[in-house]
Amino acid sequence: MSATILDGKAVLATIKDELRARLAVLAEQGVVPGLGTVLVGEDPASSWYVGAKHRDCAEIGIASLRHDLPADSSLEEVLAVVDRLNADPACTAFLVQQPTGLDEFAILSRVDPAKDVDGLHPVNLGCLVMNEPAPLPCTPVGVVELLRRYDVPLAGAEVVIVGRGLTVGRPLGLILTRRSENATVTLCHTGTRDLAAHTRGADVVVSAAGVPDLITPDMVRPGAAVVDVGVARRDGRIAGDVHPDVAEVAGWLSPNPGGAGPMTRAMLLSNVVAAAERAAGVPVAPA
Ligand SMILES: Nc1nc(=O)c2c([nH]1)NC[C@@H]1CN(c3ccc(C(=O)N[C@@H](CCC(=O)O)C(=O)O)cc3)C=[N+]21
Repeated sequence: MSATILDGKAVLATIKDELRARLAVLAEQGVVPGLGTVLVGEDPASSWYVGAKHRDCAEIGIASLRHDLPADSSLEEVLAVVDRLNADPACTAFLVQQPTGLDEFAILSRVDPAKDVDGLHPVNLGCLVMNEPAPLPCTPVGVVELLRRYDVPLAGAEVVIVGRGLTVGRPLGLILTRRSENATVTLCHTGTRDLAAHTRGADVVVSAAGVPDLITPDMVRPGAAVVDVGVARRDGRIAGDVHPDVAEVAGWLSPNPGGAGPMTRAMLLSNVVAAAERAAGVPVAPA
């Protein structure tokens, strides 16, 4: 038996089609959303991610406002670009690609929360904690959307998350424990005494640790869903957290690449369209 592959690339294509319909409604009102990006330096992976986001936008009719800054830019210079995008009516939503090597909290805090496509502004994260509508962080909400589209049961399920980072593990725990998802979450991390004891009891394992091959077949209950969000690099290629042999044990597997990455981009596009709908007074499709 081999796991059903949770195909993030295919779902990204489907979501692009769904967003095209919403963009057509906005276009009738003369609204063309614009995604802004701020990239500091020339890290090849970061440059690829930003390029991919703009290609996605071009494909479905979202305008691009791209700001590439030199690697030695100061915090003040980055914040000045953030201020310009906050004030620019052509910019519906934007992000500062992380990491920049600069004060992340200062940068995230400076973004207008209404234009925060990453859902990582402290106010938007606070809304998530308080269960108020706000943009949601793209990678965790993308993981949930991927599981939902393949009918992986979440209500009442035991979900083990490996990793407590700001962009994946911590917000994913908050999203999955909302009444609408209703999962039971265990948030594991490098201080967890016996990781395998937790993962073996899980219906769903989401690994976002950045440790290649951390999740081995003996750690997975037969039939469980396993989502690989790890993005370590080995010889320039992505090395996921999930050992390839897990595919023989799991019921569902979100591979890496091809799973959470494309879903992150899908949710980014969805957040841009939702921000434009909110700004234009068009009813926002439910997330
Ligand atoms: N402010 C900010 N927002 C982000 O959303 C953000 C960020 N900073 N910093 C870095 C991470 C990483 N990230 C990815 C996006 C797409 C893929 C993706 O599409 N990957 C493809 C191809 C990967 C490849 O082959 O290189 C895949 O998984 O199939 C991966 C990772 C967004 N991030």
